[in-house]
Amino acid sequence: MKTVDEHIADILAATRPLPPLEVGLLEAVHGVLAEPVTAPVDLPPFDNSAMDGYAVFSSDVAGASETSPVTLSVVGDIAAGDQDAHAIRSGLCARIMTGAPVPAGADAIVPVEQTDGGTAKVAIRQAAEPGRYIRRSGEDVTAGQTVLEAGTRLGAAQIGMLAAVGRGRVSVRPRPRVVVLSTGSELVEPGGTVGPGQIWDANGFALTAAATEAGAVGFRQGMIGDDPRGVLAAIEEQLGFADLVITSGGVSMGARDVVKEVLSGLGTMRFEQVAMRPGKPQGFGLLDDRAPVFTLPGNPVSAFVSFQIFVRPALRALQGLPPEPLPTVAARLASPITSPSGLRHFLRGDLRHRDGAYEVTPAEGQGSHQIFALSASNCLIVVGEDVTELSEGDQVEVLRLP
Ligand SMILES: Nc1nc2c(c(=O)[nH]1)N[C@H]1C(S)=C(S)[C@@H](COP(=O)(O)OP(=O)(O)OC[C@H]3O[C@@H](n4cnc5c(N)ncnc54)[C@H](O)[C@@H]3O)O[C@H]1N2
Ligand code: MOO
Ligand SMILES: [Mg+2]
Repeated sequence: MKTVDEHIADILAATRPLPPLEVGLLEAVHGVLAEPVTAPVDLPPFDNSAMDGYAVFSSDVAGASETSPVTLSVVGDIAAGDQDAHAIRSGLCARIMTGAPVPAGADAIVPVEQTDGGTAKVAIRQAAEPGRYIRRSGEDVTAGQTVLEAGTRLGAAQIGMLAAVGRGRVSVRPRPRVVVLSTGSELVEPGGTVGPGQIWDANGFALTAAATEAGAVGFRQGMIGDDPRGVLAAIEEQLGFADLVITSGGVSMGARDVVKEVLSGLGTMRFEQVAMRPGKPQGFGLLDDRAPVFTLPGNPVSAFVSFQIFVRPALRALQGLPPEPLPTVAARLASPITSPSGLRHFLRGDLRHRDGAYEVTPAEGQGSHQIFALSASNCLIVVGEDVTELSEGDQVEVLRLP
């Protein structure tokens, strides 16, 4: 059997980054920047006030206090966005708003709370040292500075950074479009009625949601019966559109496991047993030289775990990012577990922080059909291939689920 790590290595070797696209900023959310971005100007672009108050000569107010205020004449108001150049001289001040340009001559701002708030004349009740409450031009970013490197995933803060340096469009590797197809003649659309032998399609929803959680754009393209021609046509139909295709079901040894039957020998598709539980039967490859196709096992927990272990790294590779495991912590095992020899075991569990350390309780019901136990879990407990027994109190590696 192939190891988990060998399968991941094959997936990464076959997955090429998507070509960059130039898009508007809000289309770039969760994209990965494909170019470095430099600031064309300083940020702040000009010295400006950090407070609503009065722009003063600090030397004029050096002796000001509650008991002996200093009175200054107010020459006028300066608001954020004012385009006129203002200037003051000693003995005068200007009322100024947060974000407004500091007038020439002034070297400090006195907040309005430390004054009587006057409009023609103002009593200043506190001294201000030079530079007080002035946000200096260039103190955040200097013109020419690289503010975002190529390869940065664009979250809200980075999108704000791009806008703040005046960028309207950027080159990104976009969020991959992931198409999810469920196979199985037993499947019924949730909301509909199940007849004898039928079940509702859980995988289509879980895998599409998992793709979205992983930063991709998930498209659930419905259910296909176990009919070889229908399965092949449905997958081929998506190839022009999808950046990555996921199917679930039909990859084991059954007489109706048609996914494996129709895709075997096409493109680089390979169907293998991977030494893991759950998720042993796996199919992966390229049908069109572009979009990776993952044929995941049908049991809902197997499909979900396979996504987290194999599809996630591929989604990162499509955006040109290095693989990164789910956040991993070491935890104390709250109850003993047994594990099959030779398989990497991903048990579902509940991770808690208790008395300054992590503790993990394996879920009741570790069958690969037991989606309830999965839904009540927040992590996967990883048990190595050569470990068969663990006791309460042992340290284990835990992958936190998103
Ligand atoms: N003789 C053997 N049988 C099986 C083996 C084996 O090695 N030898 N492996 C078992 C393992 S492990 C797994 S995992 C499953 C994989 O099954 P398939 O990928 O072939 O999937 P199906 O047969 O289509 O379905 C399996 C199971 O999952 C349910 N299912 C399928 N799709 C969905 C869905 N969208 N939503 C909810 N549930 C779904 C399906 O009804 C079956 O119960 O094979 C074992 N058998
Ligand atoms: O590999 Mo199957 O996923 O154990 O149930
Ligand atoms: Mg089967």
